[in-house]
Amino acid sequence: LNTKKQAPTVNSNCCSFEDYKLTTEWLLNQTSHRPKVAVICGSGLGLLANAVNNRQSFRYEDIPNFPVSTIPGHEGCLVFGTIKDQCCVFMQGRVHLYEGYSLCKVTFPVRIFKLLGVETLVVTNASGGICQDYKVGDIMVIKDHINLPGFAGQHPLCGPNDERFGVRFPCMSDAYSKDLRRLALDISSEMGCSDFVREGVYCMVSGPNFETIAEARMLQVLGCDAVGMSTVPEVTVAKHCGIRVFGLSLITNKVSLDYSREEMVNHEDVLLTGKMRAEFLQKLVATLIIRCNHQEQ
Ligand SMILES: O=P(O)(O)O[C@@H]1C[C@H](O)[C@@H](CO)O1
Ligand SMILES: Nc1nc2[nH]cnc2c(=O)[nH]1
Repeated sequence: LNTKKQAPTVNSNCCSFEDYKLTTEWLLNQTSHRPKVAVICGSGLGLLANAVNNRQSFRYEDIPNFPVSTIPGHEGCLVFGTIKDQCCVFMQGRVHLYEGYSLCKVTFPVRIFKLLGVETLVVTNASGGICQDYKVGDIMVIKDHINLPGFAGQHPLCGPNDERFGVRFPCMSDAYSKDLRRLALDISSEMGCSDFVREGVYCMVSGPNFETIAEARMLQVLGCDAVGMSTVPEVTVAKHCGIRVFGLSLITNKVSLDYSREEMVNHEDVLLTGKMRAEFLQKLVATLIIRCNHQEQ
């Protein structure tokens, strides 16, 4: 009798180790850059990649197996380059669950970064402010997150676990590097910008609709400071495979918690706020990359 337990087929990962290897080898053959830091640029934040020199750029659709962005504000280019002497790679745009991608595809680039030798991942996003103190244009250093889709089984690590990447039951209590959070707050203070840089909890919802008022109130009760539609799957997969993580949320709108409020959120305004803070964010991320020490985990 065969007593070996069968791996379930539902929810299993859609990308094989060979897929990750093929994409990594393709990139290693196309570029001599060997990045230690990767940055994922959120909605309207692709300008962050303008900080790099010795730039080499690939469109997502030209990279084998790479998921292609389908929404405005996500250019869909993978940009390699250097900032001072740090070699880095920027994703100008990401893909989301609500675009119809599996979470395996959403997080595919993170495992490519791992195989390329990346040690630190910087994630950025546009989000709505739930915390009543937050203003449009504030920047939230992500201290922790709530994986709401994960609670309902929409989790990038569901399915057979590939031990080559990480353990079956990864610890998430220290998902966001304390050292990098402190460094970011120090840099912001040196830049004289502490008044609009905060620390808080990011919550992922699947989207694509923005929250109802009742949903927003529920998120507030749960302890969320900002809400968005991304980031958490990427962070989870990065932490699983031992990549150090730092995250920034740009507060692009205040989430309505009150039925008498008249303002309506839309994606165009989200992108406009990104432009407004682009210069500061670019400087913050570039300085963090220059000053982060890759030996710490
Ligand atoms: O990729 P991010 O999380 O920055 O994108 C946010 C969430 C939605 O995709 C979009 C809504 O405007 O911006
Ligand atoms: N879910 C969600 N995502 C966002 N991205 C930018 N603003 C928002 C928001 O208010 N809610």
